[in-house]
Amino acid sequence: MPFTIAIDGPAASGKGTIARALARHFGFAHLDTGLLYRAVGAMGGDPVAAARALVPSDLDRDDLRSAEAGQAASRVAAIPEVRAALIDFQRRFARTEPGAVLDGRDIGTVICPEAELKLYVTANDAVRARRRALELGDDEVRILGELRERDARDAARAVAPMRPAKDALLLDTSEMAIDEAVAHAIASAKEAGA
Ligand SMILES: Nc1ncnc2c1ncn2[C@@H]1O[C@H](COP(=O)(O)OP(=O)(O)O)[C@@H](O)[C@H]1O
Ligand SMILES: Nc1ccn([C@@H]2O[C@H](COP(=O)(O)OP(=O)(O)O)[C@@H](O)[C@H]2O)c(=O)n1
Repeated sequence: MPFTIAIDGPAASGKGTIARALARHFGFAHLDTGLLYRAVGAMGGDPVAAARALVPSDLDRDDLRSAEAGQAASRVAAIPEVRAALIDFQRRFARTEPGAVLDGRDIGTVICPEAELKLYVTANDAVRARRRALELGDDEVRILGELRERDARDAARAVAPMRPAKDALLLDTSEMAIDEAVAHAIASAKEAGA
């Protein structure tokens, strides 16, 4: 049986950074599930048809990391048929041997409720905006507004809203350097049997 790690949390909280480091440390596969929604949003046209036709190479587009792509992702992510079309791919990925790390919004609650480890990664709004603004070379105030709008939409939607699974471990990285946050996550994974 593969070891599955589910990582959820709001925008720019550090999910991807932690997920990549965990995958590297344990030799697991990693899937940034946000890229699925970003790719669907970027395709334009009918999002349900785009989600049904999505192929892995669509995730390689180089325009998926922008704030605009994030907004488009969060709009298509509220459509139940879009989410349904992406479930099988994610669940299949989660069964990769010897293990898989998936990060997103609904991994611990909907995609992999049986995951061996569930982490819910947070950081305060100002810290998240600063980190993402640095990453994108964008304006911090504009990014703060964008993150808040997206978080509100992601938390309020009817299907698979962003929220911690009941048995998720909370990791607040507001005051942590990357190394420290990663060390906490590795320790939690070892405790869970990775
Ligand atoms: N603990 C941390 N301290 C400082 N910067 C961080 C930390 N965690 C992540 N970052 C940086 O913040 C940005 C957003 O992190 P990322 O892992 O992409 O977040 P998410 O996947 O939750 O959107 C990246 O530029 C990353 O290098
Ligand atoms: N499992 C997931 C992953 C992302 N998403 C949506 O996709 C958007 C982009 O996700 P992301 O993880 O790439 O965003 P960041 O946290 O990296 O900013 C989110 O705002 C959600 O609306 C989702 O609904 N479910």
